[in-house]
Amino acid sequence: MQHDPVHPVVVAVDGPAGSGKSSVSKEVARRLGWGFLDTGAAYRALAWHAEACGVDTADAASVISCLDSFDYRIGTDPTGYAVHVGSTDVTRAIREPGISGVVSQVARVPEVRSHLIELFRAIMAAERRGGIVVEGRDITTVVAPDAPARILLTASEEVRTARRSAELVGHSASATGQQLRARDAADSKVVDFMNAAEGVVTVDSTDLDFDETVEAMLAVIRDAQVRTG
Ligand SMILES: Nc1ncnc2c1ncn2[C@@H]1O[C@H](COP(=O)(O)OP(=O)(O)O)[C@@H](O)[C@H]1O
Ligand SMILES: Nc1ccn([C@@H]2O[C@H](COP(=O)(O)OP(=O)(O)O)[C@@H](O)[C@H]2O)c(=O)n1
Repeated sequence: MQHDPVHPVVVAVDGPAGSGKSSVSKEVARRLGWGFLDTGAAYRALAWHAEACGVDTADAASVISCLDSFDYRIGTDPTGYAVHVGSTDVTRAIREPGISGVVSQVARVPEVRSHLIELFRAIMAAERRGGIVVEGRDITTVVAPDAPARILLTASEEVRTARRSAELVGHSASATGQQLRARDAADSKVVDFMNAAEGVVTVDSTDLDFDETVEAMLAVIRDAQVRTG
């Protein structure tokens, strides 16, 4: 798994909402000096764009009609990246519960998935650091099934809800939990991110603190480095 200046090492990370994919992957990338790609941000930004265009996110044809005008940009610097749609910085807006509540409708459309997967692969190929940690729902299985290190990051539903609730000040814990369960249920119909595919290593963070989870992920990457040289 040596650094090839043309092909960065890819670490693929999948898992359900609130399992720690984004925060843990970002820290792992930071420690390795690698890039980081949050793929969920693109689905969220497309949901934001569709709403900004006045489109009904429940209507697949209308969502598809927004793809041409979806001018999406995201950085891969784990120490600070912004998400833009056109000239608008949507980094914060896409985390709002209003977007979380409709993003699965956008993500279930096959044309949306193939469009965004192409975009992710282009971002991965353009990475100039030694590697890139890519996280989402279908990275280990669809986006980068050949990645040398593939990880399913899980945690119990209770712990995931508590983590997400702690972030969303001013929103009730029960509403947050309900939304998280509904989104996982909707997303699970499109891709399986609850069960590890063959060759994918599960890291269960239920009883691990943040640093222990980072260490567990780094251990999987080191093992993969030993295996692949
Ligand atoms: N192992 C852990 N222990 C405690 N808190 C964690 C752990 N992993 C992640 N977190 C926290 O949980 C919250 C949700 O994590 P996040 O990375 O957004 O999850 P995801 O991207 O899977 O939805 C964040 O506030 C993060 O700091
Ligand atoms: N690779 C991916 C990443 C996200 N998604 C969709 O995008 C949504 C938001 O993803 P996210 O990673 O930001 O969600 P959290 O787990 O961080 O809450 C998910 O609920 C899925 O509907 C997807 O379908 N495939």
